[in-house]
Amino acid sequence: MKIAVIGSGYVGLVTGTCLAETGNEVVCIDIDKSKVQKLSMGEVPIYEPHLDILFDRNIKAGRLKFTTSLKEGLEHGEVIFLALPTPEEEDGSADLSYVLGVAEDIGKLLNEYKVIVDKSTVPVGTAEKVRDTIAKYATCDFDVVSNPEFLREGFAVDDFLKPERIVVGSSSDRAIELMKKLYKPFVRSGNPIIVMDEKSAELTKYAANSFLATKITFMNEIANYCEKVGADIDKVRIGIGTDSRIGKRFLFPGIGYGGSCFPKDVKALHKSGKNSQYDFKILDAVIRVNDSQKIALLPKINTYFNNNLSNKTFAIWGLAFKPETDDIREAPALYLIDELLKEGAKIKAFDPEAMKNVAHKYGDKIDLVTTMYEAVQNADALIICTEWSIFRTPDFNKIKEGLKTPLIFDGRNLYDIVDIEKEEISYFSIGRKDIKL
Ligand SMILES: NC(=O)C1=CN([C@@H]2O[C@H](COP(=O)(O)OP(=O)(O)OC[C@H]3O[C@@H](n4cnc5c(N)ncnc54)[C@H](O)[C@@H]3O)[C@@H](O)[C@H]2O)C=CC1
Ligand SMILES: O=C(O)[C@H]1O[C@H](OP(=O)(O)OP(=O)(O)OC[C@H]2O[C@@H](n3ccc(=O)[nH]c3=O)[C@H](O)[C@@H]2O)[C@H](O)[C@@H](O)[C@@H]1O
Repeated sequence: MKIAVIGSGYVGLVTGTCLAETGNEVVCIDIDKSKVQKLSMGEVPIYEPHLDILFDRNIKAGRLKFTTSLKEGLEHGEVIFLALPTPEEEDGSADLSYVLGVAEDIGKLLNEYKVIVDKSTVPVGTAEKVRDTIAKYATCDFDVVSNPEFLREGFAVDDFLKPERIVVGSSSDRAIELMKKLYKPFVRSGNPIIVMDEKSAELTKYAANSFLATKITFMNEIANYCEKVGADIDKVRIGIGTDSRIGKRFLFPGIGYGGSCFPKDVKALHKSGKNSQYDFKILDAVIRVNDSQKIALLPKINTYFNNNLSNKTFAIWGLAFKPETDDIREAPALYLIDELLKEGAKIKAFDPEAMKNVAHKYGDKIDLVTTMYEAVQNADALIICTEWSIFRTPDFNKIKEGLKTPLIFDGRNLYDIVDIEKEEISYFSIGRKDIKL
């Protein structure tokens, strides 16, 4: 099939590449000239495991092309994906200007039947708005489909190639058939393509992200309570996760959820509720709890240093919002760094992939170092913010040799309490007992 993907970011590039992998001819369109230039030269501009292999293969096979011209992309594709940003507005709602702006441009160019597929995360009713916007200008028949994306950064290729489900929201049989044909290679294992109306598809995406964010937040509250009463969140987590109705996944407490989607999507659903005179009390609580959780280590750090952080140096391991990505959008590490800087502390930070993005944000306000052990040299404490694998089994002797005193604040509970007790390090984590030397 001939496919066009508008927006070549995390979702658009993965979508385009994976659709090319199953033999489709794909043209990806992006407004960012330098991005298109890089992509056309065979360079993947984001860190996403395994994407480069598929990307190279499909470029070489001539199935994956890039352009800044919407007209060229539209003429090529019979199915047109929208993978455009839907960032947070100041009042929490989703900014639809990218999606509706492109819809208007599409309308002006459309002169034969196409299926416009919305992969961006958008509030209920957006498919209708996209349809109306295109219809104002279009001189031919077309269909609009809501096809939310559930991939995770860091596992994006695997999630796209082997999705647990594909949701297709449409009221057009013609469009549904086309979508089923396109996605058939991805559901060979028997996972379903779930067809529903557009509004339900749009809400499915927000409900999924908000449910997961709520699950994490609930565990963070239980972890905070564990600290008050001397229980151990690791044990509670295993205790409840073995109940198949609860499940083992997404029960890991820490310094809050971040990323480009959970924070904005929870807020957008909350705001959409308000617009329809519905008060999502649970989401209101999730937003507030997560805001404070992002800096949950700060009181522990302040207590240890008697509220005097000025001129203390902290080594930070992990800047990305989670491992296996270079994405720092809404990363809890950055919230904590901002607070530490406000209190006069110095920061030496290391992340395996995200340092380039962080350098743009902080300039010379923090030191970015090239190895995890360089970060701890002469630091007053080590703070762990992201659970990269490389931090899981460190050389504790090197950490102790580097730090002024053996002291770790762990925002991701990387080490077993029993193991770390043997290391003679003061250790403070989330929802577990403190180890004080
Ligand atoms: N990042 C993720 O893991 C996931 C994101 N989503 C949703 O997918 C959507 C896209 O997200 P990302 O890919 O992360 O965003 P992104 O910011 O990485 O990529 C968006 C791309 O669109 C381009 N763009 C902006 N305006 C354009 C225009 N007028 N014409 C052509 N290109 C244009 C930008 O230059 C950028 O390359 C959002 O709604 C997001 O909520 C959904 C599932 C997963
Ligand atoms: O809409 C999106 O963009 C995507 O958002 C999330 O994917 P992603 O943001 O890439 O990352 P997750 O693995 O879900 O983690 C999100 C945040 O929750 C945190 N988290 C996750 C799991 C957990 O047990 N505890 C926890 O604190 C992570 O550290 C991270 O900050 C969803 O998992 C995807 O299904 C969805 O498509």
